[in-house]
Amino acid sequence: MSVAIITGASAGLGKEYVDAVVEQFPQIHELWIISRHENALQKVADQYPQREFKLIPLDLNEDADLQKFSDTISKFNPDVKLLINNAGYINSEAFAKQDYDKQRMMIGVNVIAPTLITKIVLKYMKPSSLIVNVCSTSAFAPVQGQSIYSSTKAYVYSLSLSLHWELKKLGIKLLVMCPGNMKTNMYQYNALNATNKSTQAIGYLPFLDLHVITRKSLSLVQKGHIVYTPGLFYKTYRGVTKMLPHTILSRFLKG
Ligand SMILES: NC(=O)C1=CN([C@@H]2O[C@H](COP(=O)(O)OP(=O)(O)OC[C@H]3O[C@@H](n4cnc5c(N)ncnc54)[C@H](OP(=O)(O)O)[C@@H]3O)[C@@H](O)[C@H]2O)C=CC1
Ligand SMILES: CC(=O)[C@H](N)C(=O)O
Repeated sequence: MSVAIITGASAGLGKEYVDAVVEQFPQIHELWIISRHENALQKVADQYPQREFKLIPLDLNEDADLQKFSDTISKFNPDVKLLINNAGYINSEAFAKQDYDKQRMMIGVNVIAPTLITKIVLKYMKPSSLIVNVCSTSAFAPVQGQSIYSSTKAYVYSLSLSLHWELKKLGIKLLVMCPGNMKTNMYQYNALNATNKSTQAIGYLPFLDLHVITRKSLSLVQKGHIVYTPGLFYKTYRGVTKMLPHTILSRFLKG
């Protein structure tokens, strides 16, 4: 049985990835969709009565739930054609004021979960299997006010680049997708509810089209690309962060 696994599939970019996979991978038998809320996953699955789904309610911040996922995959022994590590969490408060739980959640959901999910899933992949890691433009240079979030995404970026080459030897293709602003729940909770001016200012940066960037990333991963930064503005930003020393940039970048 061939499957695609999408984390954070109940909302935002992940929900759009479900739509893109349904459209572009008709040969995949089952979509395994993950988030904390089974009801929300059911609503997503109900939109595609023509396709098979497995709903996997998990809290990716919990070690016990990662173990549960490992047990589930070993029970079904699927042929995993595609893994999309998309789930993510942000809190943009100053480090010193931030709750411990929110800090732990960013590290758990953005770093530990995609690392261990990839490790667990690899055993069920074959040559030509695909992985998309959803990262962020916040990975390109340290951002004050997003100290932990931008560090977690820098980890995802770095891990993805080295894994791209390690996995290539096994015939597996990995792309790291680095979006900027997207109008999802993450943006609504983070920027729209922000009281500090720098987080509010993020709202003036260009917004990406989820439909376009999900399709494009799935096409690029199949072609063996390594990084996808959607949009001219964010591509330019990536270029700037490569040219200027991060000791200087980090003094000015605020989120
Ligand atoms: N929005 C933006 O501007 C940007 C977002 N990104 C990245 O894009 C990705 C998708 O984010 P986006 O769609 O915007 O965010 P949303 O907040 O809209 O969606 C996040 C998804 O992750 C799931 N999720 C969150 N925490 C957990 C958890 N502990 N366990 C399991 N699932 C969890 C949520 O499901 P549920 O709540 O049901 O558990 C939801 O499906 C993230 O990796 C994010 O960092 C990158 C750049 C910009
Ligand atoms: C900084 C943000 O608000 C965003 N979630 C991102 O990852 O760029």
